[in-house]
Formats: sequence, C-alpha cells, structure tokens
Amino acid sequence: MTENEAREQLATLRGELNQYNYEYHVLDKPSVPDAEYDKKMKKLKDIEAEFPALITADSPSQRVGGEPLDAFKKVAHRVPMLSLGNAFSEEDLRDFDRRVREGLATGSVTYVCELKIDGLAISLRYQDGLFVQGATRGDGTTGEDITSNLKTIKSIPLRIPDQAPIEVRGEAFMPQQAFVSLNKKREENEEEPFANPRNAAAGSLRQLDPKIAAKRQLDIFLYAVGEWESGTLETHSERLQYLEEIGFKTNPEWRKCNSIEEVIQYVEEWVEKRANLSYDIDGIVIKVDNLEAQEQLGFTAKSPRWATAYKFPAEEAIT
Ligand SMILES: NC(=O)c1cnc(N)c2cc(Br)sc12
Repeated sequence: MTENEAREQLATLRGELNQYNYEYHVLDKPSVPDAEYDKKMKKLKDIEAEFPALITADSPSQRVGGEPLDAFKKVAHRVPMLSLGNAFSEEDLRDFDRRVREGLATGSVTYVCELKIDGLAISLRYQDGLFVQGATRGDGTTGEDITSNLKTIKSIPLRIPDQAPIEVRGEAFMPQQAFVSLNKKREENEEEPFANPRNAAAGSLRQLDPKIAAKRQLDIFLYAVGEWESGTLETHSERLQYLEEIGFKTNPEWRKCNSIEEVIQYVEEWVEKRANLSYDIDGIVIKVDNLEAQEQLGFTAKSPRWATAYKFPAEEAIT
C-alpha cells in the first residue's frame, strides 16, 4: 500500500468509526454490529502501525493515551464555572421566581428545567473542530487538566463540525450498572468499594493512568457553553439544541417551562421518576431561558441570580 492509499483509507476508516461511535455512545442507536466496528478498528490500527506519521489527533485509536502522568497541570477557567444556589421546597422555588421577575421587571419568565446529574463538572475545549483540552471544575476558576482521561469517554467527540473555538461544559458520571460491577470487582480484589457513583466517577477521573479511566465505563452529559466567540444564540434552550446538533451528548429530559407552576410540576414529576433512571441525579436545575435576561440578572458573589438547583431530599440510607 502506498502512503497516499494509506492516507485515504485511514480518513475513510476514521470517519466510519467515529460515526459508529457517535451512534452507539451518543444516540444509543448502533447501525453496525460490534464485530463490524472491531474489524474496522483493527484495520485502522494495522495501517497506523505501518504508517505512524499518518496518525491524527481525532483517530479513534488515540482515545486511550500513552504513559501515566506524574501530575495534572492546572487550567485557568477564563469564564468561571458557576455553582448554583439551592432551593429545598416549593416556597423556595416561588421565592426564586419572584426575585427573577422583580429583577427583570416583568410578569412572566420562561425557564428551562434540566436534571441535575450527580457527577463531576467538567469543561471541554475545541479548537479548529478538534478536542484539545478537558478540565475539572476545581474551585470554579482553576481546575485540573484531565484531557487524557476524558478522551477515554467514548461519548465525547474527538472532532466537531464547528471550527470556531468553543468551550462546552457538562457532568461526567458513572452509570449505576457500571458502579455496581466496579464495586463487585473491587470487593473480589479486597479493595475498598466506592461509596456512590459520584465518588467512583471522581476517583476514576483523578487517575494519572488513562488506562484505568478507560476501564471505568464513564459517560457524560453536556449542558452549557463557556467561552464561545461566535455564539449568537438568544436562549439557553437554543444552545442545548446546538450542542446536540454538533454531536454532543445532552440529557434528553430538559424542558422549557413558561411559569413557576410548570417548573413545580416538572420537579414533582421527577421526584417520582428519578428511581427509573440509569444514572444518579440529586435535583433539578432551573435556569432563565433568555440569555439577555440572564445577563441583566447577573450573579451574587457565589452564584447566578438566573438559576437555582432544586435539591431532592437526601435518600434514606437503606440499611
Ligand atoms: N443541566 C445543568 O445545568 C446541570 C446538570 N447537572 C449538574 N450537576 C449541574 C451543575 C451545575 Br453548576 S449546572 C448542572
């Protein structure tokens, strides 16, 4: 095979394998059997072994990086990663709504409600369409560079169609089934089990060896945009739709609510339904949908005035 033939075949295989990966891990709708995926992945790795100079950053063979790191580099979040004020009751939600309407001097507000994923907040940066850096939230202004660990999460695209620099934010988490089998293995190896999926996800992403993170079946939901020069959308719900369009995994349960009554209905619905989810949630995030209104409301010292997190009562420990 000539170098040009190898270049062409690799480009085709990367496109096919990244598409199969998107269908399986983001859409949960695989279009080919695993054997087909494995056959093409082997072909890609064989050609890359013969022509290592043709390996690209978005090749699916590059998800599980090289050697373990000695330490994680620090990453400055140019747009701080926010923390949310909490609401614990219907009255708190009504107080939040009153404050928002007073702040906007308007009678009605459109909100977006989203499930609050019980995981680890992270930030992903893309330049020229390529995934170039992933970081933890840290203290909101400085996080840790965990790019090599995040690359192992197959629902994170290595390339997106948007060529402009964009930073997207979301929650990395461990599905309940993955948590149960991980703890079973840890007990068999006489290792300390993780207390809950959030700790297991955090512990996995804090591993210096990406080969360990790669085995932990982590997943992710993206739900916000940080730095974005070309952003021209007017609402948060349009941003969620855009993230989905460019290949990110977003949580499908979000809903626009045209009043606090509808927000309260959504919260009550998920108090019941949360038990049926395959991942842990610890509440509902409620945001003002219009981005200009968010700007107008601004922030307190700690968190946005245009969002709150309704926290579910802590679950009784099952003894
Ligand atoms: N959809 C969201 O905005 C969302 C979901 N899950 C979470 N754990 C968090 C945390 C913040 Br801060 S926002 C958010």
